[in-house]
Amino acid sequence: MGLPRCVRLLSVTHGLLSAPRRDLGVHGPEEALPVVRIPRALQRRQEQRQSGRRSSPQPVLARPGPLLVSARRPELSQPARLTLGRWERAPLASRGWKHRRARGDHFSIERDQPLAPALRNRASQDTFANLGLEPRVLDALREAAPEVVSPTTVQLSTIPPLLRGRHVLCAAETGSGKTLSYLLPLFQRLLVQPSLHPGRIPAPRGLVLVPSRELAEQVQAVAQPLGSSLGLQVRELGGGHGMNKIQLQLSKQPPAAVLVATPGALWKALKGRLVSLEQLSFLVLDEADTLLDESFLELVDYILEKSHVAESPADLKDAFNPKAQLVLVGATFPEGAGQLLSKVARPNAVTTITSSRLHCIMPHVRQTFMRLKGVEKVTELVQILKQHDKATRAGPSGAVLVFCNSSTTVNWLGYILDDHKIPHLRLQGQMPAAMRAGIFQGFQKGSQDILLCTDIASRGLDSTRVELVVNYDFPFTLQDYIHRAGRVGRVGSRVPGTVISFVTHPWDVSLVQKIELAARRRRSLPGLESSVREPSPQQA
Ligand SMILES: Nc1ncnc2c1ncn2[C@@H]1O[C@H](COP(=O)(O)OP(=O)(O)OP(=O)(O)O)[C@@H](O)[C@H]1O
Repeated sequence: MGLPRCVRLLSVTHGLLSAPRRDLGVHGPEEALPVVRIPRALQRRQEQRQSGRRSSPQPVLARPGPLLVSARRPELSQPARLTLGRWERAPLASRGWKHRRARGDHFSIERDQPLAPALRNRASQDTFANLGLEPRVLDALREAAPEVVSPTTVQLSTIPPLLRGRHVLCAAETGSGKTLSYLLPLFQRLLVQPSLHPGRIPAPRGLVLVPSRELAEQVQAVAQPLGSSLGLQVRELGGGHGMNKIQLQLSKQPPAAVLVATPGALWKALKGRLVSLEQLSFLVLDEADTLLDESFLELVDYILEKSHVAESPADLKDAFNPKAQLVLVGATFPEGAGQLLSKVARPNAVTTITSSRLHCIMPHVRQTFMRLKGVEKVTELVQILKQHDKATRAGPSGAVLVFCNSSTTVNWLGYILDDHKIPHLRLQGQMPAAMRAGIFQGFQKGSQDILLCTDIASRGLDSTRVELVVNYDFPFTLQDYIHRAGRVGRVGSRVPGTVISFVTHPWDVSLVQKIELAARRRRSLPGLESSVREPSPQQA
């Protein structure tokens, strides 16, 4: 018989369809049972009604397998094999988090790949020697950093144009090896450029400008061993010191061939005629977005004015009238960075390098977001730190960075950790310069396993032994989130990294929702995606 079973079932139950229905155009021997096709959904609803169950939407359970987003409510998890379309909307795990009833909820962006993006897609022929570096520089690198064997993707794309004398704007994710990307070409340039007769005041030939004295200490620590193998002195000039200390630092013998300085200290030294930039051949602005920020812009403008930046690579060839090659480096870039560069150099002399993962959520670091009440944060933190301490006793594990939004919170939280007998270091901007000196370097070397800090430790500081970042206070901006999270999962990291963020305020939730959506779409964070242009072919 050609009749669907459903029709007959319904006909029997209700007697509605049992009469011959000539109007339906059904004839012949089956006239008593007309063919009526009932949509399956209608049929299911009818069956549910009969069995007395209420119809309710079924949760869409994620199929087993690796997840990209794992939520407390499994129906909000997203499998790793799925990527949300650019304009597609999805129910976010953090949706509704502005409501206080969401407290206690949590979700994680899972580790999607084991390796840092800067270590992927490299070919066996990608070696430092093939990039055009001189044997002397290669030997110095081998001696100073034996663990650095083959270049990262950012080093592969930055070193060749710098060796060709081009100005470079390099925007690449945190921990991708940007420091060596500019230091190796800097040393090579100083080796090939003959040094002029020393003048009355110190005149470094290489200058690396950084926004904090911790970063100055760090870059100096990387550059110094390279420089000493090449017979080039590297000195650091950090802020927070008076003129006497600056003078003492600059008058040390032998004079600095390369100076690593903060803008404030260098500005004072220039104003006091303690240093000259007349002989500068290579100028780097590391963490350029911070240096171009309003708080530094006036100082940086003054330093650029004194630096004689070359207009084009041809200008660099005059050995007796040195001009500076310019490099801007950063992991986040505001719009207008390119404009600043074009104020001092011709746009066609600039190569822009951006990594494909710029401004994206790091795919190799697990990032957990916990919606908490403000008063629950301390208990949660203490628990996390005690668990970490237990894990450390059980076997080798890494260090922890805890970020707060203010110096006051760092101090206050420090007293609470003291009460719980949790040993730690503190680093915040209101500490006197003498007290601040060496804290981060000590932490890097393993003097303590926990560092409570403000954002002064979030930019540029290399923290390869850190395995956990806790955002005790959620950062105010997405840029700050990128930099804080970037303290783990670095190229040289010994341990896989995790980030845990406490989310308490409605404005925190707005940022978390943007982060979650970007992760589900595997795209860059909103508002940051267009800030640096992709290099155009004629620039390369
Ligand atoms: N080619 C390489 N091979 C192995 N390790 C490397 C290589 N290049 C750099 N590293 C290591 O990677 C770590 C991160 O490098 P670096 O501090 O230069 O990153 P970055 O991109 O400047 O980060 P940030 O944006 O946070 O400033 C360092 O410990 C460095 O020694």
